[in-house]
Parts: sequence; structure tokens; C-alpha cells
Amino acid sequence: MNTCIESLYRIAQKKERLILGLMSGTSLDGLDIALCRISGSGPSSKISLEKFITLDYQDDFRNWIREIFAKRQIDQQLLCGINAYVGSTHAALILEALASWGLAPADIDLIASHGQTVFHAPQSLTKDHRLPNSTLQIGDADHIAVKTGIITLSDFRQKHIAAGGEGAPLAAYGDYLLFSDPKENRILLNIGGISNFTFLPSIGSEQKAYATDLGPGNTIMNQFMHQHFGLEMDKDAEMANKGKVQSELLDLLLNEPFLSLGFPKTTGPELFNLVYLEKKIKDKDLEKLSKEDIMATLNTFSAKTMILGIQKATAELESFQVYVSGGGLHNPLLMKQLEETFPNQVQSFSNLGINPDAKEACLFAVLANETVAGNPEDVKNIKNSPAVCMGKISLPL
Ligand SMILES: Nc1ncnc2c1ncn2[C@@H]1O[C@H](COP(=O)(O)OP(=O)(O)OP(=O)(O)O)[C@@H](O)[C@H]1O
Ligand SMILES: CC(=O)N[C@H]1[C@@H]2OC[C@@H](O2)[C@@H](O)[C@@H]1O[C@H](C)C(=O)O
Repeated sequence: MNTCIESLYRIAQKKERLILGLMSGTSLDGLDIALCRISGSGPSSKISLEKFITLDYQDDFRNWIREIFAKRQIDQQLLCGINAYVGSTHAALILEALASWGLAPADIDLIASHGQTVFHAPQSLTKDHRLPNSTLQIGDADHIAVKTGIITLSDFRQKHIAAGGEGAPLAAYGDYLLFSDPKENRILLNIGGISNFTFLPSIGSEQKAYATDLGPGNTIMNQFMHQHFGLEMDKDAEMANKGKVQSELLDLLLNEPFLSLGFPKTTGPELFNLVYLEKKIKDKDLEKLSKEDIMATLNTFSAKTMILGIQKATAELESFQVYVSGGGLHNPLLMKQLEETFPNQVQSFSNLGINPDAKEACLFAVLANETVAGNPEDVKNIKNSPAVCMGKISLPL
């Protein structure tokens, strides 16, 4: 038998597994690396986040990805090269993280790599019904497996699409297995480049769990700050706090059919981007607005799309709690608007025992755990989410 297959079989039989979850998101800030100790599988899964680090990308790496990110026309040769380059770069960052933790590759059972989304194209977003739903994450996992010597699972979203889904969001699977509560209705809100939440009705409820994208989390704000100030973000909402929300622009931004679609749904920076903003500004000759006013309005746009989504999902509920993860948790103006709308109902995801910044990387570790040791039957009650395991397996030898 192939020794790697033998290793995989042994790992699948272990009572617990040490899995490195990797996430590189739409904000392109860096590679999230979460060392997760996972025991059991399915609803009996227990996860302990042993270590977590985000290793920042170099500017040239980030700028290369930006040349192909969410664009219709790109340089094919660049895409081809960057796919391998992201894989080998992620491998180097993994080895750097392990060394800083005093761990050897041999200590790790599996890597679960999300990769880097460069284009997300469900029919609901492209409106092009000639082609099936599709999505593309790069960072080839064979490069990761060979360079780290660790069996690597990757490309999770393709299976979701192959089995009838739109490839995102996938958070429902991990959230449902780990964070469902016998008494509390929960909204697990992730404010990344794109905001999304998982709705977890209390266990035993007739309602089904599901995950849905909501709209722009940080992505348009980040793009605006990068274009006008060369900065990666509006840190601590400093720029937005200097401005005033322009209601005419806000109404234009909110006038988008995606925002009225039912749940679950998926989107990306393919829709919510600077072109989206500039078109709304041009439509009403709002070019005169100050950059501070535009940032204040963009911040409120992101907050409103999340608030409206949460209100829609919880209209029939007597009580619920919102647990916030993702980088937007650190945006004080976004959080202020959420807390004012849902008093005493908004808290950090850290209160569920996991570092909020590590949540998405942990999700992929859980998906890999389910693939090697789980049973798709355990996730058949998640709304509009195929009951399948996900991820391709790359062997080091
Ligand atoms: N102190 C802060 N002030 C304002 N915004 C912040 C702060 N810290 C982080 N952010 C925002 O969070 C972003 C990073 O969040 P995160 O890592 O969740 O994004 P991501 O992983 O790319 O998201 P996605 O879920 O789309 O993949 C930053 O780009 C920035 O917009
Ligand atoms: C195509 C893609 O990468 N989508 C991401 C993105 O980032 C947030 C939101 O849009 C979510 O749909 C998804 O990631 C999370 C981890 C998910 O699949 O649940």
C-alpha cells in the first residue's frame, strides 16, 4: 500500500487529530494559520485552538494577487504562475509558523488549506446561465504537501458546487457541528471582506441552520482606502469617524437587488467593489463628497446590510445572541452600529471559546476532519447545503 495512504488511514482512525487550518481571505491581509486539536467528528467534534498566527503578506505578493483578483480580464500566464507561487508561499509560511511554535511537520496530521479566492461566479452573481455555478481558489495544495511533507486537503468549495451548492458560504458546516446550543438561538456573524452569518436555531427547534452572505463587510472600505490613501484599511474607523453619512449615497448603495434576495445567498467583491461605488456616485453627481463623508457612508452601508440581514433572520425569534468574528470586529464604528441596534445581544465570538480572528481557519480544519473521519449524514439538516464531505487530498510523496 502507498505509505501516504497508509498514513491517511491511520490518521482517520485516531481519536484526535492535529490539523493546521489555513485561511487567506478577500482582504488579502495575510495567511491565517490555526493549529487545531480536533477530537471526534460530527456533532461530537471537540476543537481546541492550540496556536494561531496571521503571517502578513509582502506588498509584492498582495499586488500580484490584486492583478487577477475578481477581474474579468486577466493575464492567463500570471494566473498560472501565481497558482503555484501562492502554494509554495503558503508552504513557506506554514514552515515558518511551525518553527516559531517549536513544532516539526511530522507533529501535524493534516493541513486544511482554503487557498485564495480569485473569482467567485455562482449564476446568481454572474446572471450567466450558460455556465454552471463556479468558484476559483488558487494556491495549489500539491505544492503545500510536497514542501511541508504533510497530507493536505484543499479546494473545499468545488465539492459543494458539484453537489448542488454555490460554493459559499461553508461556515454553516463547522458552526452547526461546534456551536449549536440547546437553548440559545445564535447568529454567528463574520465581518470579513464580505460579511456573512450562520443562523443556528436552538437545538430541537423546527427551524434549520443555514449560512448566508450579507454584503460588503470590509471590502469596499478597504478598496477605497487603498485607492485614495495607499492604506490597507480605515484603521479604527478613523477616517469614517471624521465624516458624515450622506443619506442620498447610502440609499443608492442600498438599492441593489442582491440585498433583497432571500437566504441563503452568496456574493463577492465581483459585485461589491469600487466600480459599484463609483457608479452610484456618478448616478447622482456626488463627486463633490469628501473622502471622509464617503468612508462614513461606506461604513454605515456595511453596517446596514448586516443589520437588515440579522433583522430578517430573527424576525420570528423571541431572543437571540449575535457573536461577531472576522476583522470587522475590530472596527469600532461598525460594532457601535450593531450594538446600538441590538442592545445586549452583540458579543465577541471569543465568548464561544475561539479567537474570533481564527474562526475561518478553524472552519477548514473542521471540514478536513469531517472528510477523513466524519459522516455526511451529520450535516444533512443544514438548509440548502449539500450533505457531503469536501476537499481534495494532496499526498506529499
Ligand atoms: N483595527 C481595525 N480597524 C478597522 N478595520 C479593521 C481593523 N482590524 C482589522 N480590520 C478589518 O478587517 C480586515 C481583515 O479581516 P479578515 O481577516 O476577517 O478579512 P478576510 O479574512 O479577508 O475576510 P473574508 O472573510 O472575506 O475572507 C482588514 O482588512 C480590515 O478591513
Ligand atoms: C468564495 C469565497 O471565498 N467566499 C468567502 C468570502 O468571505 C466571506 C464570505 O465571502 C464567505 O461566503 C466565504 O468564506 C467563508 C469562510 C465561508 O465560506 O463561510
